[in-house]
Amino acid sequence: MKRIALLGPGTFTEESAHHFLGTEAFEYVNCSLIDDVFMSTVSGKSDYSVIPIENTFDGSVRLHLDWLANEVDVPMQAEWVYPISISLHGIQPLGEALETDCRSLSKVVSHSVTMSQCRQFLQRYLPHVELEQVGSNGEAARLVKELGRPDVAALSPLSAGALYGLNTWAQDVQDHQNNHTRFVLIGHEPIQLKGQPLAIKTTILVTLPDDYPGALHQMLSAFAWRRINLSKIESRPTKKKLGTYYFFIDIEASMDSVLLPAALQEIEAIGCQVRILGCYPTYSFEPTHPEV
Ligand SMILES: O=C(O)C(=O)C[C@]1(C(=O)O)C=C[C@@H](O)C=C1
Repeated sequence: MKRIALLGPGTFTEESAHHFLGTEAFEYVNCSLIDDVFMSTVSGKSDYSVIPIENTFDGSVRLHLDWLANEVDVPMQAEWVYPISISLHGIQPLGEALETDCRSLSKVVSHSVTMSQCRQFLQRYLPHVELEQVGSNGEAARLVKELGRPDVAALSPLSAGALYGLNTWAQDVQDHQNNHTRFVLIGHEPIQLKGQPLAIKTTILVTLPDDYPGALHQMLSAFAWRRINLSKIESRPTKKKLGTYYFFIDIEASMDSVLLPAALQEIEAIGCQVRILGCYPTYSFEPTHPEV
């Protein structure tokens, strides 16, 4: 049975992996820190790792992009997009009303990304509380259960509340309803997910030559004149020298096409360094998709 490392249990990552991969065909390896998720596949403890890389409102999870660029050399094998619905969980049942009960809280625990997705909610109901960041939302719910304090609550998925027997005080507390996170599955072998992929994408990492004026323009035109669509381009520091960058580029084309390898050859010819991070199917959430 293939092993899949992820942040869990009780996380959005876990919910999304169960949706797209199911619970029967794989063994899940729970980690409480994202570093351990990455290292699990690097060290061979797992066959795949699930990495959240982008959120509708927060944009890229830059730390995770940097891991993919600098720390690991494991290709992306699949990508999925999953809706993020955040709930507030406490030890006791909600008493009178959310507003009144929130006044009795002194601390809220959650993942930093989740807190930044609930800014308006926190400002409106919980401006007085201490915010404590932990490695995952599942860990937040576990901590609230372990502490057993009525004045501490967690922002976490519904699944985490159920897992740790917490009471749900409010659902869908994220600032924007159209909240989605994009996850990638990294591993050394291709993998079959449930359902039909929407498309095949390729992600590359490009370093421009520093002695070539207009290199960025020329690189982009290698895709443009072939009418190859780029769905994302993001620069990150190489961390080698101030002012030098990698470009993460998501391309709506497969390496099996004729045009994409030709475009990559063209940009290499002007001195760009190109690393292919993966060529993989992309899946989107279907609410009607049967849950397992
Ligand atoms: O802690 C979790 O529940 C996670 O799955 C991690 C994570 C992230 O790192 O972005 C995943 C999706 C949500 O956007 C918030 C947190």
